[in-house]
Amino acid sequence: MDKNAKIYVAGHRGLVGSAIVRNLQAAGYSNLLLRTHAELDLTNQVATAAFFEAEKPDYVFLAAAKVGGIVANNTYPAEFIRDNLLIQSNIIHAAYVNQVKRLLFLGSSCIYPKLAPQPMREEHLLTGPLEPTNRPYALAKIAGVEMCWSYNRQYGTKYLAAMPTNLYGPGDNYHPENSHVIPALIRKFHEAKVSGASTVTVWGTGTPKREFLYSDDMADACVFLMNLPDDKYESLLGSDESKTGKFEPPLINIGVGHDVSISELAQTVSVTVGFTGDIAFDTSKPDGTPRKLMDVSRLHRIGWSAPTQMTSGLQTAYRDFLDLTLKA
Ligand SMILES: NC(=O)C1=CN([C@@H]2O[C@H](COP(=O)(O)OP(=O)(O)OC[C@H]3O[C@@H](n4cnc5c(N)ncnc54)[C@H](OP(=O)(O)O)[C@@H]3O)[C@@H](O)[C@H]2O)C=CC1
Ligand SMILES: C[C@H]1O[C@H](OP(=O)(O)OP(=O)(O)OC[C@H]2O[C@@H](n3cnc4c(=O)[nH]c(N)nc43)[C@H](O)[C@@H]2O)[C@@H](O)[C@@H](O)C1=O
Repeated sequence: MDKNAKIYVAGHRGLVGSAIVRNLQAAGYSNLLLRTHAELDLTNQVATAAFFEAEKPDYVFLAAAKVGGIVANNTYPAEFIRDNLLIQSNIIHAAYVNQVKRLLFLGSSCIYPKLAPQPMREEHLLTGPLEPTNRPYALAKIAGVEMCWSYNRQYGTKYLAAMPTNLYGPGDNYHPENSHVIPALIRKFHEAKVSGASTVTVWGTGTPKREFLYSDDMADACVFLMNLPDDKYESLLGSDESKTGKFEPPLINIGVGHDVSISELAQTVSVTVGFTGDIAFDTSKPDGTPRKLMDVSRLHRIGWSAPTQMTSGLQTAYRDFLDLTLKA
């Protein structure tokens, strides 16, 4: 991307979108196209088409989505499938109509089957049943991958779908019920420390394993992918199965390549926060997928790996939570 290229970051106030904006600005990109949800509702096809027609971005990072943790996905399934199908379809089509050079669509590791072999490789897509707690969201994301693939095949677009593992970092959603596990635990352990509570209750059995990537690393991977030279970038864009006989969607996993149990994670967050009491488990809450470890060899082969250690990422995330709490 030229430093003066027009770059649209959809969802720029979210966890990932805000990190992408930080990364681009630090690298000297100044022509960023940004719209809040209130300024442009991406579920509105007419408004999204008009925005692309007027602005003609060169590059698109598609980081706008309806996002939430296991309970939010399970509680609002209609919103998770509807909003995500609409947002991604509107942007992907408008990007084609307005000749966007490259588009990076963000999916999620939950697109892979609930019991996929571990670590999960890109070719494990569509090889088995999905985890029921997030199937509506996962199916929307799978439709997004298929849409990128179909547009590449039929129209010659250059759309790539990046599948991040579970993310955390500054600007996360710390809602007690609707958030993901790391921001939820930061909040729970902090509140217990401040109130002097003796126990923090963690959802589920503590046995599921998850892989966590720091949001600024995720942003760095996204900008790295968008800036790949043509030959490397195009090698990731998938092939036409009817011609090659191979199942090669335009897909790349983004993760760290190792995981921890939720019980281990809870211990680490309690140490980060400085909570010294007990940890209990509420087994009436869902565990979700038993394990979701990404195979990141494709990403490593093209030259990117995650730099941030979880202990330092968690410290920064906790400082971010404290800043937000002080401002509130
Ligand atoms: N967080 C995670 O652990 C993971 C995230 N991902 C993926 O990464 C991407 C970014 O996620 P993340 O940054 O965490 O999500 P956030 O919820 O933090 O941010 C999403 C952004 O999208 C915007 N948005 C949502 N709906 C609309 C709409 N209808 N019109 C315009 N803007 C809208 C939100 O604005 P507003 O808040 O104002 O509605 C917000 O800025 C998503 O595709 C997600 O699926 C994948 C794996 C893990
Ligand atoms: C990114 C990913 O995020 C979701 O899937 P998930 O990986 O299950 O994410 P989660 O962060 O919500 O939970 C991870 C694990 O942690 C346990 N857990 C313990 N205590 C809390 C807790 O207090 N809050 C939460 N949310 N989880 C907790 C929880 O029971 C589960 O076993 C989907 O939206 C999916 O669509 C998706 O893409």
